[in-house]
Amino acid sequence: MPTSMPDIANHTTAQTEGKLDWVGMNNIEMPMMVAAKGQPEKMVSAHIDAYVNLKEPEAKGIHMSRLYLLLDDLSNNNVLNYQSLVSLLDGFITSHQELSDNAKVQFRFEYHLRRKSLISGKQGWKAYPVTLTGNLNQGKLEIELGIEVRYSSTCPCSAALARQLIQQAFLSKFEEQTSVDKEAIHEWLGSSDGIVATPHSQRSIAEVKVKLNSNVTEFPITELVNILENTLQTPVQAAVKREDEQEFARLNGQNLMFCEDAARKLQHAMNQSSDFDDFWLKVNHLESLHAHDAVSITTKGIQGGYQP
Ligand SMILES: Nc1nc2c(ncn2[C@@H]2O[C@H](COP(=O)(O)OP(=O)(O)OP(=O)(O)O)[C@@H](O)[C@H]2O)c(=O)[nH]1
Repeated sequence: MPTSMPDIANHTTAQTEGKLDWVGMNNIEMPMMVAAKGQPEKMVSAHIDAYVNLKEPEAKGIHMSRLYLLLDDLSNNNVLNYQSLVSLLDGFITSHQELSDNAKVQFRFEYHLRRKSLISGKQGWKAYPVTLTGNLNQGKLEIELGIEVRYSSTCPCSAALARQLIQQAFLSKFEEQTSVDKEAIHEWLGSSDGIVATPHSQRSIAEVKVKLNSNVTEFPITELVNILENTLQTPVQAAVKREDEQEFARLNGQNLMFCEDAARKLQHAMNQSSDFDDFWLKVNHLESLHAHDAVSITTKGIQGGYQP
């Protein structure tokens, strides 16, 4: 006589009663086909966190396999887009009817985009760390897109100090001369004796999270990357020929920035976009002058919105 298997989650009650804000699984690894605005569908390797709340204080536990199987179905039979993310959250709650009324899920993955070179017309791949997070709390839906963009930041203070040294070198080199010998100056400027000092610059990271507003129907990953990179002006490059590298040097010279400058430029740009109800951003300059980083954090600053 086959005996039925014990079902702890269904047939026993909590050792200690209590409601729980979130119960679920972290770092589930699954391939996902991601559909984003203006891009072909792309397969990514995602790490996923999936949760529901446990609103019944005496219930023993949630049914984790149900959350997992809903994710597995999305992975095998659907693409991850705005609508399927919303449906997944609904499914989490429906599969825990009597236990839960809130659900959240986060997908973390590297998203590859083709990016053009500055001058040469070449193209190359760049990988962007992306997070897609869905929250369904008491029927209120929030979809968040997070992205990291890497760029070069050149210190304005260091640039001013370097210019002063170049001026001093110029005076000591040409102090005897009464007339301007343009050829000699041109040659001197092209030598390492001319540019005797260079400002410090470093690879930097802009980490941005946005709340998508309700009229957004597709994940605006490329749009957000373009806003951030066009605002910063000095994103790290993919394919680089010498003409690209020279243009990159000009852009760095013309876009000197403290971490405060980078944060304010991004803050201004994010406030111009109608796709985002709220934003949180952090710029991190991995200083080549110091062993520590220069950091600035800011938000849109709306009531009940992201906290810095
Ligand atoms: N809720 C909960 N389940 C856990 C935990 N650790 C392991 N599990 C296991 O998660 C497994 C899946 O639970 P369920 O989804 O309820 O599995 P099931 O009873 O076969 O599926 P249903 O028939 O849909 O309820 C069970 O074998 C649990 O023992 C935990 O910390 N909490």
